[in-house]
This record gives sequence, structure tokens and C-alpha cells, in this order.
Amino acid sequence: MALLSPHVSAYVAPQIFIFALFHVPGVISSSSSSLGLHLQPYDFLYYSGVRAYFGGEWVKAAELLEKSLLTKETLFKVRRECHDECESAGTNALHKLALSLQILSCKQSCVTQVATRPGRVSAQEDFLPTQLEHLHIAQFKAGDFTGAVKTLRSLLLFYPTDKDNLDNLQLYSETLEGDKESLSTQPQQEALFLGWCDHLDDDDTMNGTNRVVLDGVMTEKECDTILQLASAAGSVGDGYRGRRSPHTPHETFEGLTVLRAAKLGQEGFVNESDAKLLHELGERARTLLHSYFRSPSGLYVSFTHLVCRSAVAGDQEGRMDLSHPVHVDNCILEPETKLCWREPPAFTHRDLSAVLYLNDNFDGGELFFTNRDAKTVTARVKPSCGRLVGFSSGPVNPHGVTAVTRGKRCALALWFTKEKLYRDMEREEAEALWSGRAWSRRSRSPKVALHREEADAARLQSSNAAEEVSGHRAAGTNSVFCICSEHTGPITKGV
Ligand SMILES: O=C(O)CCC(=O)C(=O)O
Ligand SMILES: [Fe+2]
Repeated sequence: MALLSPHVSAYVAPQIFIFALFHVPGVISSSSSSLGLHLQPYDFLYYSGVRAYFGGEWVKAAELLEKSLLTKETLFKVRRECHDECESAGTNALHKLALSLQILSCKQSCVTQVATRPGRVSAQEDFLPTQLEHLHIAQFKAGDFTGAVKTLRSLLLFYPTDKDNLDNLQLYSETLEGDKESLSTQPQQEALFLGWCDHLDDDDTMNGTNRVVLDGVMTEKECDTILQLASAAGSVGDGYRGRRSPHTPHETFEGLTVLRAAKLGQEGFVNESDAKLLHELGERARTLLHSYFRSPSGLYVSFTHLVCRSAVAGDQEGRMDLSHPVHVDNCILEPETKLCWREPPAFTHRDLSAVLYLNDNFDGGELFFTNRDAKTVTARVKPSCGRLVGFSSGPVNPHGVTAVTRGKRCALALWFTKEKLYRDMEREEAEALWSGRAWSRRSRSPKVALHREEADAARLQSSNAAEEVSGHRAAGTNSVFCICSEHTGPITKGV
């Protein structure tokens, strides 16, 4: 059976430990605090398994990788205990949102607990599915088709719509037609449990890690206030008035930044308190998401944009376009190669993205996430007042917005950075305006300005260096300039 492609090296390449936002020692679970410092039994088994894998010793690799997942003191067991601790420790929280945040955050720390290898400070993203993928290949190569089908089914719990995995399952069922025993295997029980628990929201609208949906972040009244602010600013001139969207000719686009709102407030065109609310919402989202993802470093707002997209009346027939095409927020996605280039003109300093929705009285306008092929949809989020979606800005999260075919869809788009240099200076200018302090771009500390320029120059330099290794790029292999996916790459049908 020619099931898997020979892309084993690309497949295994995510051994590169990518820069991860989510290294989080446990807050609730005290056992998490020692994470990553000591070799666990599953670490020995895992490393030996990986060594055998690279050596092409498929039987040995399959045995060791499976043991690492399944025997006593294993990864699955540690993960389950951690989850149980999270559930029981969460009962003291007062507020429903705080409670769900606390539990979700705790569970997120369980993900990183087993994914942070000794001596590393950051977690290997999507560690568990990656290990299952390795195990699957090893079992297949070793001729253990029963095991391979079982592992593939476990893997599908994490990525139920992954096309490559579904194709492989289909190939197994065609090839092993008479082998009922192999084909009827079920996923690992523990994977069943963890697969579902990795869906970090309460209602299964999201699919995969590094994403969260929180409801109730704004009241109805606050949503109305911000919607009015958007209309008022749009009518006095938000810089976009009446313009078509930059993404599609079938919609118009209105946008408002915090500073513009603050200035319109000073000039008496909008309520100053509404502009201040817009500013405060960025901080609210930042606090919630920083707490949820528990990044050990600081998190700064790097840009806030209140955006309304309106369907152009009479121009909606047979629309095939998107309100916002599939993209990644901090790198340039190449769906053909599934690589994502973290270089200008991408906003490479973005670490975390968020959208705070304000209304639902329109048609279309759903946020959706895809695999790196920019086609396979893995999750959808329907906007509604006070719904906050947060996700890492990197290539694990290609996303887009479906066409808005009736009405006006408004949302507050927010991006956060861990680099202080890239914090949003406009917010500071707005704060200075409200406090009556003089502020000008010049009054920004020259040191900071200089550092920013230096940082930009450094980025440019590294992107030039990236060009120098363009051979890598053409060959489609991973290079150090490309942030590799949490969701490991191609298993395609072989020849
Ligand atoms: O409005 C949304 O739901 C997402 C917008 C977005 O992805 C962006 O502005 O980068
Ligand atoms: Fe985006």
C-alpha cells in the first residue's frame, strides 16, 4: 500500500521547537510548576522512540512511541490527572467568566506540561498530535496496520477535518477491505478524552489548541455604545468614509482607532466617555487573554481597530468572495507550500490576535479558521455582542471572514505583542490627551524611537538573509526563518 508520502523529513521537521507563547507553569495545579525540568518516564521513551524513528527502525520506534503514550506514568496519564485537578480546583471562583477562564487556563497549562521538554523554556506546540503522527508513520512502516488505523483514529479526534488524515483513513479502508479487525479499531480511550478536552472553548465551536472563545466580555449596553461610536465617527470622517473594503468590492469598510476616537471626542463630535470605553475594551481583552494564555512575559496592545463591514445593497448576487481572505496575522501564508514567511510586510511583531464582536444583526460574516492549505476549515465562530475570540497570531491560525451579504458587521480587532517596543503609541497619545498632558510624536523618548527603527532594520536584515536561503524556500523545506506549524505537514498519498 502506498499510503504515505516520502515527505517524512518535512513531516518530522517540527522537531524544531518553535517559539511558543504558551509556556505556562500551572497556577492551580502545583504539580505543574516543576514542568520541563526533569525527565519524565515518557520523555525517555519518547526520545528513544524518535531516535529509532530517524534511524528507520520502525518496529522499535512504534513500540517506544506507543509506550510513551500509554504505559504507566505516561503522557496521557499525566495529562488526565492534570485535567482532573483543574476541574476540582476551579470551584472557588466567584464569577462564571472567571471560573471558565480559570479552568480553561489550567487545562491549557496541562497541554504545555507534557509538551515542554526538559531544558526547554517553551512548549512544543501540538505535541500530542505530533507524537501520534510519528507513531502512525512508524506503525505503517512497520506493517502494523491495525495499530496504524487506531492511531489515525486517535489523531482525527484532534483534527477531525484534516484532509490528509481522512484520505489516509479512506486508503486504509480500500486497501484493507477484507481485514475487518484492523478496520474496526477504535481510537485510544485516553486520546478520546484528551482530544475533546483540547477544544478549549465550552461549546466545541473551536477546533484545536491556541484558540479560545469567551462570551459575556461586554454588556449589550456597551455594544450599543461602541456601535454608535462607529456610526458617529463614520459620518464625521474616519478616514475611510464610504470607501469600498480593501478586501472586496461588494462591501464598504469603516475603521476607527483609539486615537482618532479620542480626537473626535476632544472636538466634540463623539462622547468622550465612548472613546474612553473603546480604549478600555482593549485593556479588558488584554487582561483576559493574558490571564487565559498565561504568557510569562508582558503583553502589550499593539493595535486596536474598530472595523465595520457593510454589504453594498444590490451588489450581493452570487458572491464567491470573502469579506476577509484567509491570512495569518504575523506572517505571509503560502498555501501551496504550507509555509508562512515571518518577514515584512507582515506584522511580524504580533503574538496574539483577538476580535471582540459587537453585533449579530447581519448575514454572513463568520470568522473561520483553516489548515495551512487555506481551504480546509477547522473551526467557525459566529459573531455576537460581547464574544471575544483570542488566538495566537502565528501560522497555526490561518483565518478569514465569510462575505457579509446583508447589514453591517462591527468588531473590535486587537493585536498584542510581547515586545514593548511595538506597543501601540497611539494609545499613549490618547491617554495623554485625556490627562491634559502635552504629547507629540517627538516627545516619545528618542531612545525608544531609535530602538524601534533598529528593530525594524534588524528585521529587514534577517528577511534579506531569508532571501539568501531562497533555495530552501524553493525546495519547500523548513528554514530557520519560517515558523513551523504546530499542525505537522504533509501526509499525502504516495505514488
Ligand atoms: O473580523 C474578524 O473576525 C477577523 C478580522 C481579521 O482577521 C483581521 O483583521 O486580521
Ligand atoms: Fe486576521
